[in-house]
Amino acid sequence: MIEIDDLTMDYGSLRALDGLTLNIPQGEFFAFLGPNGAGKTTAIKLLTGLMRPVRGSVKLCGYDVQKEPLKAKAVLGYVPDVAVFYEKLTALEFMRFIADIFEMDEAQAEERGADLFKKFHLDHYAHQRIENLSHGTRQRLAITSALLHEPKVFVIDEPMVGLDPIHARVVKQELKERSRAGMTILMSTHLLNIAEELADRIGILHKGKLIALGTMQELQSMRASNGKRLEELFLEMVSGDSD
Ligand SMILES: Nc1ncnc2c1ncn2[C@@H]1O[C@H](COP(=O)(O)OP(=O)(O)OP(=O)(O)O)[C@@H](O)[C@H]1O
Repeated sequence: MIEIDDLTMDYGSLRALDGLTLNIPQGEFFAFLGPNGAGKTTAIKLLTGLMRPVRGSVKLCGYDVQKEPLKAKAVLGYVPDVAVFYEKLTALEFMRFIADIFEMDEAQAEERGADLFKKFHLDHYAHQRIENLSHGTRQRLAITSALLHEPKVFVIDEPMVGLDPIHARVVKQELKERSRAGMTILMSTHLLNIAEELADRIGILHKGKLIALGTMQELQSMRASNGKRLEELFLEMVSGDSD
């Protein structure tokens, strides 16, 4: 469902992503785990077609994001780390705008939108301008608007940022359910516990390289080349001791 081949990105002389190759099958909940600056957002921007790699390719449901961008984007739901809205629109107007972009049937869009607003506790904010919404409410609106067209592939950058525990649970439950129903999910997180709780498989990114890949159980039992357990190594990376 997500096929990433030799994906590489440079910012000037910095190699931010180095030869990432990865296949994420349909219905898998996959997490990129890595400390700040590891290359997670760079990988996500490349695989959603927002940036062009210096090398490599990405296919979503068989569509190359560079060669067939419209087809690839039609199957994709994407929630960036900082969502961008038309601030003067109300939450409901924004949902209708998204439905138009995806050329959705109006009645179906209204029905799905109403269902999502209920699930994500957004009813109360439907007629409020987005510029007046709190960070957590905006994050929930970003997620609902990305789910509206029922994408086959869902990519979300740091999903829990800004959410209180109640809404974090709502988001986790919804994503888990959709993944079980066949949606392929790729999320990025720097939080080990979020990856552990949600992901079927985890890829650890460090300094632009995929240094480990497997289920949480597999990662915990693996040892890095220096003999350290990966969990221990990851915690060191996050605390900045790994250089
Ligand atoms: N537009 C840019 N120009 C130059 N360097 C960049 C740019 N975007 C990211 N970088 C650098 O590329 C590297 C990878 O950044 P990236 O944002 O992909 O990491 P990340 O894993 O998402 O980090 P975080 O958890 O902090 O969001 C970092 O060293 C970052 O400083």
